[in-house]
Amino acid sequence: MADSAQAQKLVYLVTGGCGFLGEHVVRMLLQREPRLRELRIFDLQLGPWLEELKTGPVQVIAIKGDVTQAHEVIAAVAGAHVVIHAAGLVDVFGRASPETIHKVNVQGTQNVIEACVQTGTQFLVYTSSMEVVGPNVKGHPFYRGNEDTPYEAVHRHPYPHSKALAEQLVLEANGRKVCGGLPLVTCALRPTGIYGEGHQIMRDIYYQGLRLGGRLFRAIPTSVEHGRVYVGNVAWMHVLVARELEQRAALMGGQVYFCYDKSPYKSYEDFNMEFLGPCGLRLVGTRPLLPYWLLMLLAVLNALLQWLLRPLVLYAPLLNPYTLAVANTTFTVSTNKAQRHFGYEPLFSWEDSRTRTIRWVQAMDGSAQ
Ligand SMILES: NC(=O)C1=CN([C@@H]2O[C@H](COP(=O)(O)OP(=O)(O)OC[C@H]3O[C@@H](n4cnc5c(N)ncnc54)[C@H](O)[C@@H]3O)[C@@H](O)[C@H]2O)C=CC1
Ligand SMILES: CC(C)CCC[C@@H](C)[C@H]1CC[C@H]2[C@@H]3[C@H](O)CC4=CC(=O)CC[C@]4(C)[C@H]3CC[C@]12C
Repeated sequence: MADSAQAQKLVYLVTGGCGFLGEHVVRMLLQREPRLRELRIFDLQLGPWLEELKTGPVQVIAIKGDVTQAHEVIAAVAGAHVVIHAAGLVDVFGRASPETIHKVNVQGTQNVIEACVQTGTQFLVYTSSMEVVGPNVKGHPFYRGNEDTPYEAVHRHPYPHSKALAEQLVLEANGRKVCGGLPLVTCALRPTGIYGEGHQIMRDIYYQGLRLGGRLFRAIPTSVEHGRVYVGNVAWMHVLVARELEQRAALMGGQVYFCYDKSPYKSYEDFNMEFLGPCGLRLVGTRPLLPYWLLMLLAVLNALLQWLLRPLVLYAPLLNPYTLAVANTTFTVSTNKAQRHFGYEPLFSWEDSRTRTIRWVQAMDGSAQ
């Protein structure tokens, strides 16, 4: 008992800890980080599920705050050993303005870095994205690439642009002296498309399928592969990186790691059917029902409608020119850098990840469409 009390000495802060990924990171830390004494969860919106965590041996502190407010970030970071910065505005549908996306994702990240420097927090893990690399606007495939694969990254959309700028800030901050004189150690994790329990887009697509009488209509050729990774494995990677950053600072500091696991390479739609199929949905067509040019026309019309309706109502459908381009361009990773640098192995097999995700979809209320 005395030993475990002594071992429990670390204070972690997870920004965005109430989001889809953040919740999994929080739960994973509580399950798999025995050195944890205090866990701070910082988010704009706090989830009611946090209450149940407050009764365990680790002190869980929920902080309602905004990463764009430097003073709030400093107060949350002060005294933390490790910061996992997962907060972000994930918007590729035109819900938020480019300025807001920049403010949250870039200025928010700068605030986190400065807070670490000012308060003497030495370890910072940033949740980046595959989108900092691509797909690019030219539709170049990134096929089974790794962290060193050359690729022409061109960002025209505010979300990937903001993630790329933020990642650069984090990597450049590696080695800066924090208060007390020690060096800041940073690294960035780049998940591909995350799936699993709590995934909002999967939920939306499921309800869309129910509304269409249990059918979805194929829009993307089966040959276009899209990288996906299970949320539990992404969370596990965050926990491992945070744990190993101190011991392996020279190796890991300033590095980027794609998040990967054993999820199969498939098109975005075929992959979703791994979960939606067993829940009663059917993907109609072995080929896209509409030609690409027509889909692009619809996507452009959606963008136009969004612009026209903006003064009256927010119109933000899944299909727009950017989402179509991403879904329609092969982007898959094949790497073992995380295994080589910090011993990462996926915690969940593909079968587990699939089963867990199916159970989650099955538990959704079919009438809540
Ligand atoms: N969902 C995906 O497929 C992928 C996500 N990512 C990255 O993972 C991170 C988490 O994403 P998700 O969990 O999917 O999104 P999410 O939207 O579910 O979670 C983001 C969390 O950040 C919080 N947040 C937003 N603005 C904030 C602010 N100003 N101050 C404090 N908290 C704020 C939100 O309230 C939310 O709880 C993001 O940084 C995202 O860029 C990276 C690759 C893929
Ligand atoms: C109706 C269309 C033809 C299909 C729509 C699917 C799209 C909504 C999604 C296809 C690819 C997704 C993106 C991809 O997984 C990479 C991402 C990484 C992130 O960091 C954030 C989310 C996203 C941009 C993700 C968003 C939905 C898609 C565009």
